[in-house]
Amino acid sequence: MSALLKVIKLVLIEKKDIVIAVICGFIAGISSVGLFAASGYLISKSALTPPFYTLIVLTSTVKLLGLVKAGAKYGERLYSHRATFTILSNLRVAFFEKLTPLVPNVFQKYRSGDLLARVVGDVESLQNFFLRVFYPPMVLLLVFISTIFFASFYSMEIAVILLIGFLLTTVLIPALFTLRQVKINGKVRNERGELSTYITEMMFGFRDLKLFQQLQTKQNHLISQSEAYIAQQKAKNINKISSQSFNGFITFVVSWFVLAFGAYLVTNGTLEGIFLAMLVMVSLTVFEPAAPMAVFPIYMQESSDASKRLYDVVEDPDVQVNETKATIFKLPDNAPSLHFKEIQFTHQGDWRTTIPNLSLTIPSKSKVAIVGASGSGKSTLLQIALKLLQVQNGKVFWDKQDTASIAGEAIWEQAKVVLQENHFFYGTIRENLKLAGAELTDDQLKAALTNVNLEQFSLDQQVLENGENLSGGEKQRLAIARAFLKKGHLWLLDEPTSSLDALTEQSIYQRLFEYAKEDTLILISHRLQGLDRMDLIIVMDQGNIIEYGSYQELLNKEGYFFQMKTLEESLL
Ligand SMILES: Nc1ncnc2c1ncn2[C@@H]1O[C@H](COP(=O)(O)OP(=O)(O)OP(=O)(O)O)[C@@H](O)[C@H]1O
Repeated sequence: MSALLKVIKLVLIEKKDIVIAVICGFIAGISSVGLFAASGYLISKSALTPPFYTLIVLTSTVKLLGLVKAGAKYGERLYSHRATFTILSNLRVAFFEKLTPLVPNVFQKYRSGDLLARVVGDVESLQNFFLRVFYPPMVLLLVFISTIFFASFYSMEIAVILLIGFLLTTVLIPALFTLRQVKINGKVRNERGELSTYITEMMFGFRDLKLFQQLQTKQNHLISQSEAYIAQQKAKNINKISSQSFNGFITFVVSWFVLAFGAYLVTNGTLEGIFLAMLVMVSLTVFEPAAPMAVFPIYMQESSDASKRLYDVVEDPDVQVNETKATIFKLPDNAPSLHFKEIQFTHQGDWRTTIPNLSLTIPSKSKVAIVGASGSGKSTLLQIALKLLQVQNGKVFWDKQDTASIAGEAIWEQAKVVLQENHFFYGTIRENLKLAGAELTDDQLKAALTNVNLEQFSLDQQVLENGENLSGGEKQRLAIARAFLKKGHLWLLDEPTSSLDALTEQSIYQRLFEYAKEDTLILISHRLQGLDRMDLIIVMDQGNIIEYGSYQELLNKEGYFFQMKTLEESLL
């Protein structure tokens, strides 16, 4: 419920449209009741051959009320739908703003398909919250109170029948059907989440599934998952329609009661006969806005569950980033020094400590290589430097500033990063390179392509989703080109050339080191060839620094690095 309160807070931002929608809804509802009341009265009156002007006044009133009803209904629809779309977009933005700081933690607990189902499906289902839960009861209550008040002038008994009908159709029947719906709703949401998760996983792993000939099995599972979802949706809709139909039936019964009881009151002289048709017509129309109330609790439950699912993710304690409030939003435009002071880090949900206790200083403008066995924590260290991961203990300093007080954006602005996996978007080479800066000119982009031996690429060349039409080496070179173009003076390179041949690798490194002469550079590398140009080499094992020094110092030491180097040479 508390999650729904947060949604209500967001809904209330659109106060103006809400108030106009409620007022228009009330005018439409009450003019509809008035229209039918006047027609009922007109029918009875004309049977008594009244003066001509009475008929003229009555028919004009009926026409006028018809016009008012149509106009007000239009206004209600316009403002309520406008408010709904704005509310939905506010919701999406608010959810995204809360979700983005939780990356990458959130991906360690929630699968992307599930998150997609929440962002799309759950936010979408909240459109019913405003349209069917929030404002219709206000309109209904206003119309009913006014109508019952009006009816009580003619007959208290008929006013009581209308009140009973109101309670039956807005409280009792919806409550009965909701009990069934609660069970179905939970299942629909779960099936939708499962289906969406399954589809995304299949999309990502399509090629591997095909190669391992598991596509058919997965497809069969997907179809049965989809059928389960459809079956739950069907059950949900049948329950909804049954509830609405039953509610409609009850409103009809109430009108019969009004007619029968009204006739009895006329025969015993308590009610003037001329008002009977009017009251029956009133009873037929006043329940019109009550019909949607049959599904009110269903949508209420759905909205409450959807908001809970949304806030469950963004408020999940397991994915929270315990960040101290940043006070620095801009870093000086120079090559920084980095200092890791007794840092400790464990990946979420991992039983092993990734980095038990590490201290390291990387001086400004130095060129540092990190080497070591696979899984020794090299990439983790890089992500900590980028503030993509938060250390559990210890501190990281950017020059003399504790990175805890530096905003992530300020660090990313200064960093030229090439990770092991780099993402490429559907579009052109130009668009993908311009990720490094929207202001970059074609000449600058072409120069960057030349720097990575990709001068044959045209800037207009199409890049498919995930860079599907690029080779592994081309992707790496494009990523390096992006780093060349990016502003900043800290290079963080995580095996940037692992897919390149030795010749291309050396020529790119040559240009890169020339270009980065005045910058700080950290390079993670499995290949040891060419590391003699580095100022410092760090050797890591199981999250610890086991050796460090210059290339020559490490070779002279004849330790771990020396063994790695000897092994590499024997394989060449
Ligand atoms: N997202 C994650 N969740 C849990 N554990 C992780 C995660 N990412 C990495 N690890 C674990 O942390 C340890 C260090 O991983 P890391 O990627 O930093 O190693 P690495 O030295 O860069 O390896 P490689 O040379 O293979 O890239 C590994 O044991 C790995 O299994």
